[in-house]
Amino acid sequence: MTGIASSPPVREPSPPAPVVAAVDVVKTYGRGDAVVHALRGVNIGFARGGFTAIMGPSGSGKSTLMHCLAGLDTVTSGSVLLGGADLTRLDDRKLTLMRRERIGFIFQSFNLVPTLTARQNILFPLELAGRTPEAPWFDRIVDVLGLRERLDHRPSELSGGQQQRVACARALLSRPEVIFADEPTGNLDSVTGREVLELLRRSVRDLGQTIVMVTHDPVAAAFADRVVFLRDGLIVDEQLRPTADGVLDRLKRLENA
Ligand SMILES: Nc1ncnc2c1ncn2[C@@H]1O[C@H](COP(=O)(O)OP(=O)(O)OP(=O)(O)O)[C@@H](O)[C@H]1O
Repeated sequence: MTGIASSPPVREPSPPAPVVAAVDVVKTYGRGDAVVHALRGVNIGFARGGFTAIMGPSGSGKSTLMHCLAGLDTVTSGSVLLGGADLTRLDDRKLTLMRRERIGFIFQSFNLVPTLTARQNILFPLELAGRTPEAPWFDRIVDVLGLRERLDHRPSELSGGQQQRVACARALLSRPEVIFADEPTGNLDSVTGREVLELLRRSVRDLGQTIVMVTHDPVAAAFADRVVFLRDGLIVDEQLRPTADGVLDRLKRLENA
């Protein structure tokens, strides 16, 4: 006996379970000579309250990955986990409910209903799901996104940036587990695009929202806290606290590899 007691092993706190995760996701289109291996075994998790950008050269699999994560496309093999469920094992009805209630979407083309006002567009999906919007939450989102003065306007009476803000409010209102944003600033000029990205950032910081965004734009990606890089259907790198220059540099090397 030396008299020196060995200290108990220090347990590292385990990282929180991701809100959404892809596990060994493979996606193959076509067959025979026309086969395309869009995703070749992707493993990735997205932590709650994180803002992640997905980047990569054209054809690297960004949209395919996002569609598989959002249950908009089927996987060839592997699993997509969202809030404890495996999306790849749900029937169509359950998948539709899952998308409606637990996932928010923001598209490049806004996808607003032209005949409805901004307020009606924001409320529409929740009402479709038979849920009553919480008035304080609605007010908070409208104020965070600066839409108070525009609620009674139709999309044609709004600028592109305002339309995208309405789409952001619509996505945030149901408090989804995750929002998938597909080139959300692709149709906006750079100043307006920046405003929308600031709002997405703020919804992560102030509202605790989890966001996964596909973008081609290194400046947009630099608003995220993490950028993951895809090439040929595989995740090949990631950057934390990205800068636009760092992302551009990594992207150039991927494109020339
Ligand atoms: N429905 C489909 N049928 C056949 N091939 C497809 C289909 N959708 C995508 N692909 C192929 O899968 C690969 C990945 O496509 P994907 O659209 O995911 O790439 P991406 O990185 O989003 O590209 P981009 O930056 O050009 O939008 C590409 O080779 C593409 O041609």
